[in-house]
Amino acid sequence: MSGSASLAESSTGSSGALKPYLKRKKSSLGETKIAILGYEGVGKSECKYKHSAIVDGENTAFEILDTRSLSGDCGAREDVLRWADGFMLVYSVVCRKTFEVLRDLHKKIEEFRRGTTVPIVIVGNKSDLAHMRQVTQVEGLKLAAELGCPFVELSASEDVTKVVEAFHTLCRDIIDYKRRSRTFLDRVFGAFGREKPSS
Ligand SMILES: Nc1nc2c(ncn2[C@@H]2O[C@H](COP(=O)(O)OP(=O)(O)OP(=O)(O)O)[C@@H](O)[C@H]2O)c(=O)[nH]1
Repeated sequence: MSGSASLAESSTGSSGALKPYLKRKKSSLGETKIAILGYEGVGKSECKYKHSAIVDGENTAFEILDTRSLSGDCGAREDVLRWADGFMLVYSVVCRKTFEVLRDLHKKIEEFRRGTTVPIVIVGNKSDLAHMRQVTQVEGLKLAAELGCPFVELSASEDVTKVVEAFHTLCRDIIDYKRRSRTFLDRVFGAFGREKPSS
């Protein structure tokens, strides 16, 4: 995936040890790092979306990592969980298993990032395959409500607008979260800067 220097391919050094393929880079308010997670074949690579956009008055550069699910890990490897500002959890409405793994996936993210709020959106993909549907829209809505996440059902191959909408929803939550964290830090550290020296 192209993008900023914070992403680099996995490589093996002279020692033979595997180097991490993501380098940590603190993102600014106007930069949003999103990882797409989900079981094999749910259509994550169809959800790739990369550009700059004004989201709620904020010029935002998206950096999107389309993970590859390996051995059922849904792409949720430690470096990915550490790197992202927010997550898009994708399942396929025509495969119940891909839906059922989401609760554990959500738990894994929460446990890894404990102590911090992690913006997450849940996406039910392949809604165009109505005749093969195994997961109803109501089930998707219920799970999202239970986990406290926004929910979108869409067809990545037929409705790009909805894919954009899903990214913007997540991006909005990430920006809100960053603003709140910044306000808190400003209050803590700003107070020291404003203190007058005692005479
Ligand atoms: N009908 C339909 N097919 C889709 C849709 N989105 C993706 N697909 C198809 O689903 C298949 C799997 O999509 P991928 O994007 O490769 O899935 P993935 O989640 O990246 O899979 P891994 O890389 O193995 O983790 C491909 O054949 C896509 O064309 C959709 O909205 N509707």
